[in-house]
Amino acid sequence: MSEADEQAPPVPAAAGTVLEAHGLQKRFGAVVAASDIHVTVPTGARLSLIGANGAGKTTFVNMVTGYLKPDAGRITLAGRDITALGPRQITRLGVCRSFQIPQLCEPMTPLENLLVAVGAGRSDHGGAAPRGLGAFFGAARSGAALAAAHAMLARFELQDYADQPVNELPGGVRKLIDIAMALARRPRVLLLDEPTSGVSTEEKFPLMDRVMAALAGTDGEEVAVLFVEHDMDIVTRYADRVLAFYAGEIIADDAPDEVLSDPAVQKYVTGTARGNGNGTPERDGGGGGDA
Ligand SMILES: Nc1ncnc2c1ncn2[C@@H]1O[C@H](COP(=O)(O)OP(=O)(O)OP(=O)(O)O)[C@@H](O)[C@H]1O
Repeated sequence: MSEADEQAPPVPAAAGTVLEAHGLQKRFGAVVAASDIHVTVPTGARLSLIGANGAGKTTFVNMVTGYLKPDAGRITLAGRDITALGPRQITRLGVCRSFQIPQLCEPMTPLENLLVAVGAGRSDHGGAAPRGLGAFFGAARSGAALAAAHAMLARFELQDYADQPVNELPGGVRKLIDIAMALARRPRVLLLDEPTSGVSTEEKFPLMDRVMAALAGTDGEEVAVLFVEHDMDIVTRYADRVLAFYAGEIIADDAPDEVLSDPAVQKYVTGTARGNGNGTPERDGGGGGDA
């Protein structure tokens, strides 16, 4: 696809909808990792993806971000079909992600990492595809790019770390820098893979508070956030909707209280069901407790 194609105006989406997944299917041999997944994400939504290990959360995230191609189904971003596009193209159209293990350039500082992200921003926001590192840093060191990188660090209250080597920083700070880099690319949809994993219990809420505060300051643009999370305290506090995955299916999609009190979710996802549980679906080898 050419640069011009990437910047083509999108087909109008359903009002208020930024991302839609229709009938996604994905198998790995005999394993069904996604079975007819349907998701509609409103602009500015705060969605949490929950599910035991192997339930299909990452497979869904990987299909939305272009790292995996679905066997069937369709994904649209702001009304535009992105199913066949690669990860880089999808990022440039506005779907960005952070990883469970932060993907930072170790020898560089947070400011330099942010400059890379600012330079690779959304195509309709002037993000420039770098052509060689020399050319890239020449462009990235422009006043505007530097200002944008500093502003993003400030939004996450990370100014004090701007010039320290990334590999000397605490885990929680590295997580925040990774998320700041994703947000610096001006996404419409931000996917966070277990943002609080590896972070101490005391640090989890302050970390999420900073992420949510940073999102609230996104220049009038409402970024939809989908975060994979195993900590139900984080889910109930920060999500306005929860998708519960089990064996490649979404077995509940509703407000947090509704989903977490659903017997099937308690049986297959959170492991909090009392007695035998009678939720559907019935599966061999089910059982959660590791959501
Ligand atoms: N590349 C792959 N090759 C083979 N099987 C895979 C691959 N990726 C995922 N799977 C399988 O697909 C199923 C869903 O995996 P997925 O990683 O999406 O689950 P998950 O909900 O993200 O789990 P976790 O919480 O452990 O990350 C699992 O059975 C997994 O082993």
